[in-house]
Amino acid sequence: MELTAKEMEIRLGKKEIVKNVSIQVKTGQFVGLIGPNGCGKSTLLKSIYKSLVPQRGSVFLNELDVLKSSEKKVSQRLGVVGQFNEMHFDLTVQQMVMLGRTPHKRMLESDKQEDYRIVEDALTRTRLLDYRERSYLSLSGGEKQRVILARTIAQQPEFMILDEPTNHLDIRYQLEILTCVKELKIGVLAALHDLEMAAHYCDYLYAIKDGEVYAHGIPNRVLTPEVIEALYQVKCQTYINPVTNGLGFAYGI
Ligand SMILES: Nc1ncnc2c1ncn2[C@@H]1O[C@H](COP(=O)(O)OP(=O)(O)OP(=O)(O)O)[C@@H](O)[C@H]1O
Repeated sequence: MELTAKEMEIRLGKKEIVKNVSIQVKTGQFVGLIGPNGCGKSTLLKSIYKSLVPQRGSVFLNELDVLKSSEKKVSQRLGVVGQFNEMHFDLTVQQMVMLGRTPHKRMLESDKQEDYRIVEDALTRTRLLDYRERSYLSLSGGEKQRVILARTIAQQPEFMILDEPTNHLDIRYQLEILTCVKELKIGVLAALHDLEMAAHYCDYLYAIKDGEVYAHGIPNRVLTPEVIEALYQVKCQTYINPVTNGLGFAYGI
């Protein structure tokens, strides 16, 4: 499933936060959004997953006009892992992940054997099988993050949007979560802060600065010292990381 967001413009209050941004994610591609705090990544993602109405622009998932379609129709295809996962009522981990099945059900339809199988698979992929009876509210930030990912996997989306999915996670789980998402082999658009991870997991990157696309291309082309210095106002050198054999970054002010 292909995502095409065209000429997106978003104003919040009097401020223009996203300025004429176009993004494309081809079928099966893992595309990253990078850029400094406050550059507009979350705002752009929110407008793509219908949590914010843009002033201008269009979003298509293949032929589905996302901005003009119902929540239910969109959530049958699009899964979202957002930045904040707070809830006001408590459920077990199993119940939380089962919520991922909601878009595929009719009103008040009960859980079927197939739903339990899908939830089991999502819990296995996110290494949460031992947590199924735990209360969601009692979990740590990182554990909650994994439950939200499991819920999104149980939704069986054909496309996934992730807003800093590795927020709260220790390094092992950061790697595991991104590997787990990559293994789904669906189109992904993810805001990422860790540039080594962006270089490793993304097929293509959009670098955002002041609400505009500053650079885009394959990671090796975008993650140059010049672009990183311009984006983050730091000194930067790149090197080959001896552990991963991928791109590494050294920073200073
Ligand atoms: N309701 C609002 N009214 C006015 N400005 C807002 C509102 N919501 C967000 N902003 C501003 O919009 C800008 C972009 O915020 P956004 O959350 O999209 O950035 P981001 O790139 O995702 O940042 P981060 O990396 O810190 O998550 C910020 O300057 C933020 O303060």
